[in-house]
Amino acid sequence: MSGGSSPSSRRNSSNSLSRDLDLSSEQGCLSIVVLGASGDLAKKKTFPALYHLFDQGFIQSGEVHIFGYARSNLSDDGLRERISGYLKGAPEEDLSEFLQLIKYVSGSYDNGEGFEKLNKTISEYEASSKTESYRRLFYLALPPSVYPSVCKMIRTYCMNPSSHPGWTRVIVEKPFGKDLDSAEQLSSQLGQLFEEHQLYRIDHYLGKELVQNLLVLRFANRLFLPLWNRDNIDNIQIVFREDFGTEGRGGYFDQYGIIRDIIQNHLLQVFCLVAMEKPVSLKPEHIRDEKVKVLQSVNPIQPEEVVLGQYDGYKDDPTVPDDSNTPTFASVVLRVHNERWEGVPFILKAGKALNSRKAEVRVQFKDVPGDIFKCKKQGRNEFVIRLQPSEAMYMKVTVKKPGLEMATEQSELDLSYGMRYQNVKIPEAYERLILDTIRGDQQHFVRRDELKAAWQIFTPLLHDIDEGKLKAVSYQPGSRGPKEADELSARVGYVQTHGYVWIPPTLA
Ligand SMILES: NC(=O)C1=CN([C@@H]2O[C@H](COP(=O)(O)OP(=O)(O)OC[C@H]3O[C@@H](n4cnc5c(N)ncnc54)[C@H](OP(=O)(O)O)[C@@H]3O)[C@@H](O)[C@H]2O)C=CC1
Ligand SMILES: O=C1O[C@H](COP(=O)(O)O)[C@@H](O)[C@H](O)[C@H]1O
Repeated sequence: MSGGSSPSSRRNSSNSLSRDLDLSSEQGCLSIVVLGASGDLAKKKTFPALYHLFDQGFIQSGEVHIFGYARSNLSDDGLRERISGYLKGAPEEDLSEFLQLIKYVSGSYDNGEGFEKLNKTISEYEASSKTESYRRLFYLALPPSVYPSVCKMIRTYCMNPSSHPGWTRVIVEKPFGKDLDSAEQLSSQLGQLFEEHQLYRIDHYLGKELVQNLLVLRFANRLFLPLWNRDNIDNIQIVFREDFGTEGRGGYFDQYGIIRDIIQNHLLQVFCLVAMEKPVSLKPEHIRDEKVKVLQSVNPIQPEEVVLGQYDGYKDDPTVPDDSNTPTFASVVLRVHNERWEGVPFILKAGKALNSRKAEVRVQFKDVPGDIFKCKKQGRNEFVIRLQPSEAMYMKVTVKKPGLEMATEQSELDLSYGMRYQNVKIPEAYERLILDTIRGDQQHFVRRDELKAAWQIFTPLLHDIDEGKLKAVSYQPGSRGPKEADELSARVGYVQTHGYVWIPPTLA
C-alpha cells in the first residue's frame, strides 16, 4: 500500500505537497478527537482513515495527537487493542508509531467533568508542542441524539483557545434528523453553537473517487456538454444495491429505513452532481449554491412513482417490531422542473439483501431518430459510472459485429480503473474527507440549506410511509428486489438491454 517507501520519505513528499497547496494557514499542532471512540464507525472507518493519512504522511507524529472519547471504561491500551485489528496495510513499526499517538479519555456526553478532562489533556499536549497555532478537530462518531449536548460541551469546554491562532472544526455524521422539522431543529441547535464554516456534515459518498469525478467528467469534457440534457437523455438511474441485510443494525435501521439511510443523503448527493448546472467556479460555496438550486427544482414526489419493498426475514431480527412497515428497498422517481431536465425521470433506487453489491449512475440516451440499422433491439446508448465495486466508466455503444455480415451489436468503450490505473491506490472516502476537514475545504460536505432542501423533497413521502399510507411489498432476499420496481422503471421510460452484460475487465 505504501509502495515500499520509508515513512520518512513519504512524509517528506507530503510536505512538498503541502507547500504546493499553500497550506501554511492550516499548519500547527493538530488535535483530532474521536467522540464515540468505542463504537462501530470509529473502529471500522474513522481510525483506519486516520491511520492511512498517517501512513501517507498527511498527518505526522510531531504535529498530531489523537484522542478517543467515550463513556466506556477503557485505558489507552484498551482502545488501541480494540481498533488495531482494523488498521491494515502498513509496516508493523508504523502501526505502533500510530497507536502511540492515541490517548483515551472517558466521560459522559452531557456533563462538564469529562470535557474539562478532555480539554486539559488536549491543552497539555498543545503546550508541549511548542507551536503557535492550535487546531482542534472533533469527529462525532455518535448517535445523533447526543449531538446537541456534545456540541454544547465542546463549545463550553474544548474550543481552540483564543490566545492562539488556529481553529475548531466539528464533523457530524448522518442521519441529520428524521424529517424536515427535526433536521431544522438540529441545525438550529448546532447553529447556535458553531458557525457554518466550522461544521462539516459528512456524507461519505461525496468522498468516493468516482463521485468526485462527476464534475470533472461533466464540465471538463466537450463531448458531454451538448448531450447532457432532455434533448438527448431519456432517463437516469442512480442505484445502490447491497447483497446483505441489516445485519445487527436492525434496531437503528428500523427507525430510519432505506430512504433515510441511503436515498435522501447518498443518492441525492450523487443526483445533485449529475443534474446541477455548471458552478461559477470550484469554490465550495459556488458548487453548493448549484446543488441547492437543483434540489429546489425537484417536483413533489408522486406516490404512483414510488415502489417500496421489505425483504422476507427482515422482521426475524429481534430488534425489529413484528408489524414493521420499514422499507429495506425503495425506488423513487424524481422529476426536475427546469429547462435542462423537464420530462427526464431520475430513478433513485436502493435496496438491502439483493442479489449483488454495487452503486452506479446509468444515463440512458434516447433512441436514434431515423434508425437505418434497425438496431433498436440492440438497446440504447448508455453511459454508466460504476461507483463501486470495480470503479469504472463505460459507454454502451452499437457497433458493427465483426465479420462479413452487416450486423450490429452492443459493445462498450470502457475505462476501468483497475486496468487504467494499475498501481494507483484509490483512497477511502473517509480518508479524503477527514483530510479535507483538516485543510478547511467544505466542497464535499453538506451545507445547511442543502440539507433543508433535501428533506423538503422526501419529508411528505416519509410521513406517508410512517403513517402506513404507503406499504412495502415483500421480496426474496438475494433477488433483484420487487418486480414492481422494474415495472416502474419501464413505465417511466427505461429500456433494458437484454442479453448484454458488462464484465469488468481483469488483468490476465
Ligand atoms: N457504523 C456505520 O457503518 C455507520 C455509522 N454512521 C453514523 O455514525 C454515527 C456512529 O455510528 P456507530 O459507530 O455505528 O454507532 P454506535 O452505536 O456504535 O455508537 C457509537 C458510540 O456511541 C455511544 N453510544 C451508543 N448509543 C448511545 C446512546 N444512546 N447515548 C449515548 N451514547 C451512545 C457508545 O459509546 P459509549 O457507550 O462508550 O459512550 C458507542 O460506542 C451514527 O450517527 C451513525 O448513524 C454513518 C455511516 C455508517
Ligand atoms: O451510510 C451507510 O452506508 C453503507 C454503505 O456504504 P458503502 O460505502 O459501503 O456503499 C450502508 O451499508 C449503511 O446502511 C448506511 O448507513
